[in-house]
Amino acid sequence: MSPVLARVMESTWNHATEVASQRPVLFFAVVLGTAWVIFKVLYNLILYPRFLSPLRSIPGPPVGHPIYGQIIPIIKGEAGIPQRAWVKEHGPVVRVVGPVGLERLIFMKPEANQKILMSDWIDYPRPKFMRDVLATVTGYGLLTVTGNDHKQMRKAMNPAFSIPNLMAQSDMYYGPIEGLVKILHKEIDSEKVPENGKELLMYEWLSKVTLDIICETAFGYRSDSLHNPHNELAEAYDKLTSLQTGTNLARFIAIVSIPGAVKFISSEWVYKHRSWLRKFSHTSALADLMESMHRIRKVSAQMLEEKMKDSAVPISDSETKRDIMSILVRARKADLDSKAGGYAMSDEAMMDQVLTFLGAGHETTASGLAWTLWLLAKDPESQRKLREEVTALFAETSQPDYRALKDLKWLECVVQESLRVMPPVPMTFRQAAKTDFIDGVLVPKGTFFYIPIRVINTWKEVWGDDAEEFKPSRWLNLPPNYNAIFSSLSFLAGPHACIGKTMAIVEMKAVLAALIYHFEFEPAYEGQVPQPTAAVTMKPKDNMPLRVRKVKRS
Ligand code: HEM
Repeated sequence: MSPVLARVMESTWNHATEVASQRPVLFFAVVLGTAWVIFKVLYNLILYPRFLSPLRSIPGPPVGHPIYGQIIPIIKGEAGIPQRAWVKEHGPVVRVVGPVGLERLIFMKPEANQKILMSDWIDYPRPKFMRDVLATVTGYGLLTVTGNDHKQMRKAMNPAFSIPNLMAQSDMYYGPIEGLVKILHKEIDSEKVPENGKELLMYEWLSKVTLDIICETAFGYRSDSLHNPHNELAEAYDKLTSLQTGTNLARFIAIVSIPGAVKFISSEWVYKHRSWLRKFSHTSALADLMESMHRIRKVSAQMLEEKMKDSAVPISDSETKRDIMSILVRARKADLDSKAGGYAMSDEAMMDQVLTFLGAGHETTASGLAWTLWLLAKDPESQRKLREEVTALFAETSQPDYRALKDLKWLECVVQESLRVMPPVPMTFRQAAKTDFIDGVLVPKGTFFYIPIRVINTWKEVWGDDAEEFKPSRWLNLPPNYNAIFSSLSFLAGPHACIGKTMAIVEMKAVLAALIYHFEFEPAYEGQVPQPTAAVTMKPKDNMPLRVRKVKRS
């Protein structure tokens, strides 16, 4: 032992014996407290997950590292792929130990997910850490509220997403879509483009077009990020999506799990002093997040202010604005005016809806489109068939409406199949608020669940041996085990299912139809492989380079 260490130990020992003799109660309290903390840490990290948990006999990967559990393969790997491997190896109920000994369960069978997501949904809410992470980006809107608050909010918002409203909106997509088509034509014309086309980062363009569409349809706001490279909203979202990595997400979950952290990091004081966060590599992403959110909130507040001015327009007036926020603002006014005292959202809640629509409805749709183009680029025959179908439609109209798009059979197969194999939200979480049996397993209150959307969507038990392949034709002849609600969960199911599902599908179809009509897509280079991020949404890490060329028509 080094003499320095020996001296430190001796002095500590002398100090401890002195305190023990002079203040024995304090001494024993400190010893007991320290022993308790050590015991709790050992209990949570080692004893409980390895020897005591009632779930320890459920098959799954090894418990793994005492602190990290199985989180490393999850954050370093492709979204949903480690979970898929565990399900293949261990069966339809899997136990995975995550960081700090926390267990998560995976249930694959429809009956189990029916209980978690639908019949008993109130008892299986989104866990607090997930709501806190989402709340920093979307505020306390539909994505983050739970229980009765959610029921009321959802009831107030459902009419704005009704089919008649969406049908009335589809012409609003075409400003941005035609803008994108023109830009891509120009990009391809702008230089001596080789015979096989030009390499373009398609995700970047799709992110802009979907931002412009959501701004127009949700808020009646012309963001025009397609033509304005320094558009404030587009730049802020660009930054935000580039922060989405598995590692950043894991760090962020660790930060928001500290009590009071969400309030602290949302405060103006921290925003003003954010330069401090840049001094440490582990917190500099937090400073970027704060800056992006500050800009997004600023533009969102402007959009909401405009809407509030419009609220005097009567609801019955068919000439009034058709965007979702206008409908919500008018419905709120009607509730406030009514003597019956209906549910009316607060100003703050209205602001959080703006953030929710932007956060939930932009990047998800952009990723869905980017993966669809990638899958079509790898499957020229499906792409050719789609072009044939949309060309017939474009001979009649250059702006197909809701019904015309719905009637295109192959387009429907392509979109459903792409969302199945590459779901933009590859996974979500739930937590048990009660102890109950699920699929024969007694699940203790507090247990976390992975809802492994991508794994369920590609489960061989349902979809057959080619489940992981992109084959749009399977939607023309669905497998016998197919369950219309639980076999493809890209928009989830139950009361928390995506409110924007129909809107997203129509929008994807409108953008795809126009792009496939005008352009051909191929992988950008030999050996190109998809690079999905392992974060909240499955954005392509490389922004999806594709080779694009004009369709030649005689
Ligand atoms: C392809 C595009 C989209 C996909 C794949 C998608 C997927 C999802 C998923 C999986 C959820 C459930 C999350 C959970 O409970 O953990 C969800 C919820 C939600 N989505 Fe989407 N979404 C898309 C587009 C949109 C659009 C366009 C909007 C709105 C304009 C939107 C608004 C919402 C909202 C508000 C929720 C929360 C619903 C609730 O809890 O009641 N989404 N989405």
